[in-house]
Amino acid sequence: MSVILTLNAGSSSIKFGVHETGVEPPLLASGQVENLGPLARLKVKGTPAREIGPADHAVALRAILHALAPVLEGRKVLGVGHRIVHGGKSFGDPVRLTPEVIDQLRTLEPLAPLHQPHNLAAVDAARLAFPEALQMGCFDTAFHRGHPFVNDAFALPLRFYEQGVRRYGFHGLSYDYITSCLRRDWPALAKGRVVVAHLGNGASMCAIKDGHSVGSTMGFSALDGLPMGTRCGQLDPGVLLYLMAQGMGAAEIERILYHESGLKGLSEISHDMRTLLASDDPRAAQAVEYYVFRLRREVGAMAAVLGGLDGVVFTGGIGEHAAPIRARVIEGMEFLGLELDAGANAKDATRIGTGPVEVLVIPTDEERVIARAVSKALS
Ligand SMILES: Nc1ncnc2c1ncn2[C@@H]1O[C@H](COP(=O)(O)OP(=O)(O)O)[C@@H](O)[C@H]1O
Ligand SMILES: CC(=O)OP(=O)(O)O
Ligand SMILES: [Mg+2]
Repeated sequence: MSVILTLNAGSSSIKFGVHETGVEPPLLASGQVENLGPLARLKVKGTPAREIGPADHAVALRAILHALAPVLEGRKVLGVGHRIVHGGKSFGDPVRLTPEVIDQLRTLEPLAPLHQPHNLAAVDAARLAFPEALQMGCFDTAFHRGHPFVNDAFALPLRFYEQGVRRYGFHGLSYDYITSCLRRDWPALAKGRVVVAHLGNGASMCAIKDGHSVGSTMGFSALDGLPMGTRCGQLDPGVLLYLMAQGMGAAEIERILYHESGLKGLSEISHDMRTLLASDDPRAAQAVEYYVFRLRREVGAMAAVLGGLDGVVFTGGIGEHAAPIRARVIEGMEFLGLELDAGANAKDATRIGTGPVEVLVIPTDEERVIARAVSKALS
């Protein structure tokens, strides 16, 4: 039997799937290595999670290929689909990853240092492991390509826009998946005005109107907008000037903004929402309060971009599992038509709102969007 392998290298995890080929490719195996760092865990769906010790993206990928060996035994991998975080100006639809395309994508590494190098390392590893397979790249920026100029530009001299200094927006595979779920299960809502909050280790919010992105909190890089596990989110550019005037170089500033900020930076405890919610340290509480405050602010902004609201969808690790965060985002938002069903929320139910505006929790599945694209390319 022939199969498709999907690889989704995020900032804190590598998620994977083995799919059959077909229009809606059935899933044979899936899982992730999560918590990349000193205490990484391998979870293969249907088996208990296992600590694999210190693991970066490369170690995690080897562990995944090893764990998948029994599943792939006697099956031919026809295609490997990769999440590629940055497609820049030139890439939108899924593309075949030829050496020329890979070279072009490498030039975007400085724009997404937490992702792009790992995405492309996975491509290299997959080409070695499955030399005959079709390698396809699916872009996190694609879903936002059609968003309007006002959400695409910065108010810098226009020549920078021409050079590609734009608000690309990310988490597009996730927004694509959520949009496909809405079309299938909530067709009226799918035609309406929806804010999707993708809250994982990285986090963004997208304003979606009739299935299309019209606004996103993330911009040129995956730093802007909401605060994240270790990333700062929206920042006054004057802060960067101040750091530079203090003598800091680009590499040091990059380390602070990508690795030492966000929940981790504010709490000085952890990037992980689970740890912060379980902590009684006031710094943890303060970091969570900041996180919630910024989320609420952006829900308001996205509702304004949409000219009203028909639904809010929570997804990503925090969006799917952190009931207290969802509650604190929705509480007191009756003025927007949002009311929480506390019981349903505590159970991570799909439908957690009781007000006129639908509030949903939908687990995302970026791998499925990738598998669909590879399957389509193969047929
Ligand atoms: N049960 C939970 N409660 C609160 N937060 C959680 C829970 N499970 C996962 N998370 C959060 O989700 C994050 C991982 O989200 P995920 O979307 O898988 O990450 P990635 O950005 O790497 O794709 C973790 O860092 C943690 O903060
Ligand atoms: C773009 C981005 O931040 O991705 P992730 O949430 O997977 O780190
Ligand atoms: Mg992710």
